[in-house]
Amino acid sequence: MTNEKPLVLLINNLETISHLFVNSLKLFFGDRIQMEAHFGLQPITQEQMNQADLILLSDIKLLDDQPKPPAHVPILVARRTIDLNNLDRLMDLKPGTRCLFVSNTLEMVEGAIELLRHLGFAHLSFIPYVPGTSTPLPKKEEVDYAVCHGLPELIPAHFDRIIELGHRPLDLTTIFDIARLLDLSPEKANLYTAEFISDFVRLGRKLTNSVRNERQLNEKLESVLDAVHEGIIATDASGNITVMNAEAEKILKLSTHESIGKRVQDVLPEFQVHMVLESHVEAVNQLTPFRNLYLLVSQVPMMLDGHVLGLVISFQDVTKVQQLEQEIRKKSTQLGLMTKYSFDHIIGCSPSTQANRLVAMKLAESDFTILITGENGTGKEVFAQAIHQHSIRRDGPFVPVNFAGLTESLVESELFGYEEGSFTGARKGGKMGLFELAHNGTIFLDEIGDAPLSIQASLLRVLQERQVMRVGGHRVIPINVRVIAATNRNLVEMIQRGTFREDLYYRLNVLPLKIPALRDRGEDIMVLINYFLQKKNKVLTFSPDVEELLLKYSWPGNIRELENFIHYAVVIAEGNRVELCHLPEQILLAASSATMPSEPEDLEETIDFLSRHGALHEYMSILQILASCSKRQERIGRQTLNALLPVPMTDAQIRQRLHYLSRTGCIEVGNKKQGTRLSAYGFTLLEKWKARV
Ligand SMILES: Nc1ncnc2c1ncn2[C@@H]1O[C@H](COP(=O)(O)OP(=O)(O)OP(=O)(O)O)[C@@H](O)[C@H]1O
Repeated sequence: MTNEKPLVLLINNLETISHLFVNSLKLFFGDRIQMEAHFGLQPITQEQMNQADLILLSDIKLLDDQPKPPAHVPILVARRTIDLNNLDRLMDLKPGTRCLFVSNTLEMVEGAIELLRHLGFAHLSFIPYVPGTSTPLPKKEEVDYAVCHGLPELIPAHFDRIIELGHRPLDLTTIFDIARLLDLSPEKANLYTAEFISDFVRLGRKLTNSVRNERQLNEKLESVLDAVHEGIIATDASGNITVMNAEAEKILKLSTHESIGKRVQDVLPEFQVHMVLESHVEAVNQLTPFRNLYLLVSQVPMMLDGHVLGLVISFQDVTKVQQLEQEIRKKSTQLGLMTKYSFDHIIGCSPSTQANRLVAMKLAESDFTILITGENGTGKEVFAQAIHQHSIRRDGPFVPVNFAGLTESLVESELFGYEEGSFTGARKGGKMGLFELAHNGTIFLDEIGDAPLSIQASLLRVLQERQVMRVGGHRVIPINVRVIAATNRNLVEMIQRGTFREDLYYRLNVLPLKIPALRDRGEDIMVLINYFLQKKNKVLTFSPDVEELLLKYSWPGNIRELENFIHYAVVIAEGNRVELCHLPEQILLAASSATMPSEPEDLEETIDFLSRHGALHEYMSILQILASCSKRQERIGRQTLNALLPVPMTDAQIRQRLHYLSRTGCIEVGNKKQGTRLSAYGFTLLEKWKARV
């Protein structure tokens, strides 16, 4: 080098750009370099070329008409970025807005358009225009705005709507290249970086307001967006604060004005920055108590050629998140997101129950999807909970979803959540879906056979991609959940009828678990009866004929029905002894084969009979309502029944339907006070009909 201070020769075609470069370099290198700026048509001598330690130019063509620089002098073509502060006017433009982009060379125009597209403005329609070249000039009405980076004088006078983006400053990578080529320790680089960060932050803040619905934000701008929600502090190598954004000011309740220039160690001792400054190793997402807040702090050293230039500290206030998490935990217990059952609660000594318990324990150790099949009340959910309890996810949530209880319109938003404003009535702040709620835990998809086809498609996607998108949202949310599905339907038959997706079935049926009906595991009946009695702290004995009947009965409601029977027996039995006369009607009825038609002809006959005496679906709606009441061991009157029907009937109609249901043995109609209830035969008929549709 010819001089103590390296000399940078700047060659530009415009004075304004030349100033911009000089200012950037001054900011970065202070007075440790000398600069000689040439612009426009000013001639450069060979001697000036020879004295330079570095030549920086905005366009390599500018050297064409100049003396040749010596071979040892590095030549750098400046990479330029966009002045982020001027971008907001472009952000307000609607997709498809026609923008005439004007500059003095085609390269400049094309480079700028490419950068803008890259920055997420691909939705605007740019028309390049360079006066005096072959680029055609469109008519005024074909253009909405004329856009330029400086040089507004190049825009033809009749275009009156102009967006001036300002000159493009030097890109940070160019600054770093200069530092490297001149072997300078870049002590003010952090200041430049800080300036840049604060511009980014400012831009990001604008973005949050104007580009909310733009999907085309590229990664860079997304990270800007993220930055906006964070507090950012940058320091120099000794920890002096050089920048602090508004969010930081807000979170820390410190004024930027008073903090700039002070040592971050003194202002924020809680952050313990000396560790990162000394070790040069970043510290990410540290939960840091700060006064009465919890902050999630990341500290990243800015390095150049092994030197630390400073530190960027970003942080978020997660006090609310912490509280929220606690609240969710609290609520999860109330909502039943915690499991009640473990394998110890699975009672039964039949070979099938014992085998299933062992199989399920094995399944619990894997993380694959499980499909549990079995009739109503056989204990599918009990098994699902026990599996969750026994798995590595036991400390995570267990989220049950019952598809039978969800209307089609609700299913999607319940499962996947929604963003604020995505539909009328959408809650402020949006809502988390059940899949998100089950993150790191297990989701139990109960009665999966009742899921509408449209939802089956969405479920399949979630199972394949392990991510969800909220209704009305643009973000994909990765989820880590184990899926356990259950059904009492015959899914294979449903596939054949086209009501269940085959691909979803194979996704779910990875590990199948079949729970037999209670009637097929007679050994469990008395064991379960004793268990339920014990739970109620009661002792009952059963006469031999009662015991025989209980073993003979078909228990269409399975263990749930058995449990209900025990509640009933405890109330009804005189003393501790249960005799035949204490048994509920449906059990007694089932005992008499005369009143209990045999499968399957009679069921078909009954269905046929009913369909000749009215609409079959009306009969089935009645049976369905009675079935849900009988699960709760309730009887129901005509009026209540009518109120629960999807389409109300006249009293005469309902009377008639009940009459035929009673004649075929599907229901038992008691006196006024006793109301109506479903018989075991009715249960079977309903199941059969359900499996058909
Ligand atoms: N093996 C078992 N030991 C003890 N209790 C059981 C067992 N299986 C089921 N139960 C009890 O039976 C009732 C019904 O069980 P669960 O809800 O798991 O059945 P399900 O098959 O999921 O029913 P549905 O298909 O109607 O949702 C529960 O109250 C549960 O306590």
